[in-house]
Parts: sequence; C-alpha cells; structure tokens
Amino acid sequence: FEPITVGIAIGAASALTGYLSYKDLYCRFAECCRSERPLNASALKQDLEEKLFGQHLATEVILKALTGFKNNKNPKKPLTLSLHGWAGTGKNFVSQIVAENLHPKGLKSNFVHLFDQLQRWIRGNVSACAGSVFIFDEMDKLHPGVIDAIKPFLDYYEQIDGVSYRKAIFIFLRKREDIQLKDLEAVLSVGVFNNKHSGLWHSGLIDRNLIDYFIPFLPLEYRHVKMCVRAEMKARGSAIDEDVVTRVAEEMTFFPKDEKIYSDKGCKTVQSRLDFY
Ligand SMILES: Nc1ncnc2c1ncn2[C@@H]1O[C@H](COP(=O)(O)OP(=O)(O)OP(=O)(O)O)[C@@H](O)[C@H]1O
Repeated sequence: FEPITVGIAIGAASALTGYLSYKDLYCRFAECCRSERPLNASALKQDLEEKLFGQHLATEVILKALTGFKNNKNPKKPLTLSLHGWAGTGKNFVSQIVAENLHPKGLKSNFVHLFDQLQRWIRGNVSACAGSVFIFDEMDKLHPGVIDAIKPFLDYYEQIDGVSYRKAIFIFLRKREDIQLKDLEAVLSVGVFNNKHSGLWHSGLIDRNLIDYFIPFLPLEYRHVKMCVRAEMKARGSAIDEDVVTRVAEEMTFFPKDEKIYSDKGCKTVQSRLDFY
C-alpha cells in the first residue's frame, strides 16, 4: 500500500466508523511496530503443542519465558534465550513460531531479524579464498548468538551450500587466557552450559546472567521423525501414506549405533527425502 492510498482509505474508514483511532486503522493496512501488544499465550501454547514434536522441555520453558517477559511492562533487560541441541531438532523452527506469535508476518516481518549477515560475510570470503583466516577478538564479550552463527563453519562438514570451509582458519582471542580446544568443544556440545569449565561460563555470559534461559533441545526419536514426515505430507496437501512415512523414517540414520534410538539429523532431511516419493 502506498501511504496516500492508505491515508485515503483511513480517512474514509474513519469517517465511517468514527471511533477507531488513526493508529488502529493504519495498522490494519500496514505493518506496525506494536511492542506493547499483548502476547496471545494460548495461541502460542497451541502452536507449540501442535507443531513442535518431542520437545516438552523447550515448549514449557519458552512459554514461561515469553509470557513472563511480555507481561512485564517495564523489563530491565532484553529477553535472551539460548537454544541448544542436536541438528534438526527444531531450534530454527521454534524461533519461527515465536517470531510469528509476536509479529504475524513472522520471518517476513520488518521487525524480525535473522542474524545471518556474519555468515554471509564469512561465506563470501571463503568462496573468494578457501584459506582465509578469520580472527575474532574479544570472544569473551561476544554474544553466544554470534558463536552460534559461526558454529556450522567450524564443524566437520564437507561443504555447506557448495562452499568448503575446511581450509579456512578461525582464531579466537580471549582477554584472560587462550581458548582451549575443550572450550570450543563445550560450545559445540549439548548440556554443558551449567558446567563451570565450559567456554560460555568462562566468557562471563553465564556469570553475568546475560542469558535468561538455556533451552535444551532433545534428540528426536523414530516416532518423532514419523510425525515430521506426516506434518510435511500434510503441508504439501498430500494424503498421509503410512507406507511412505515408514520408508522415509527408516532411511534416516539413528544413534547409538546398536540401540538406534535417536535420529542423527533430527527431522532435518525429511523434506528432501520426501521429494523422492
Ligand atoms: N521438534 C520438531 N518438531 C517438528 N518439526 C521439526 C522438529 N525439529 C525439526 N523439525 C522440522 O525439521 C526442519 C529442520 O529443523 P530446524 O532447522 O529447526 O533444526 P535446528 O535444530 O535449527 O538444526 P541446526 O542446529 O542444524 O540448525 C524444520 O523446519 C521442521 O520442519
């Protein structure tokens, strides 16, 4: 909508209704920043319960954290959530659900920002020169979101979207002591956030209570993978074929090697696998 069109529409509508404020009407046509808009907690609850599988802990903590935060008219600090857990277990997915419940346009909203510039910048540099060296100063002051954003580049991946990061060098500088391999390991693994030897603890982020909630994402089981396949079929408008559901789920790899309980990649490759059926 152009401002003039919106203006005319609002003028006409105001004349008709008489009692709606200019802002109320304007916001029906254009996206408004309405930080004070109350959160519809039951809608969020329903969304999480219906769409997010196998993550009862995350559902509970996220619901509590968000309702508490939005009910506080005068918060002393921003809300910081640290989501951690295996690949494909719903961390990005839940961020989207949260975003949509705060700003209806979700990731497309002007008020939701996906922090991916740093990733793009690293990708650009490594594409130009595989042996690029990146030096991160003052690691101790970095928000874990930044660590999270670069984490995939430090992992054992052959390629990410066609770019190999294996020849790049990442150097992390910290004020007090040199970062050790075990610190990095701690950042990359799960459930170590309350461990005083972890990198995040040493970075002062936990010590200074900058992270409000550490939200663990549990590995997904075979039955959760099946739920993801069904949800994806439904989203594509196809009928649920239990035969295909089982076949897709059985194509996934599970750990531990003998017991085969948890899916290695959560639900991550379900969508692409489903393309073959
Ligand atoms: N717990 C879940 N419940 C429902 N769907 C899920 C769940 N986990 C993953 N999915 C599905 O798999 C897709 C990929 O998951 P998502 O990107 O959220 O994983 P992630 O935890 O952010 O992984 P990574 O750490 O590798 O980025 C989601 O878009 C969603 O469709």
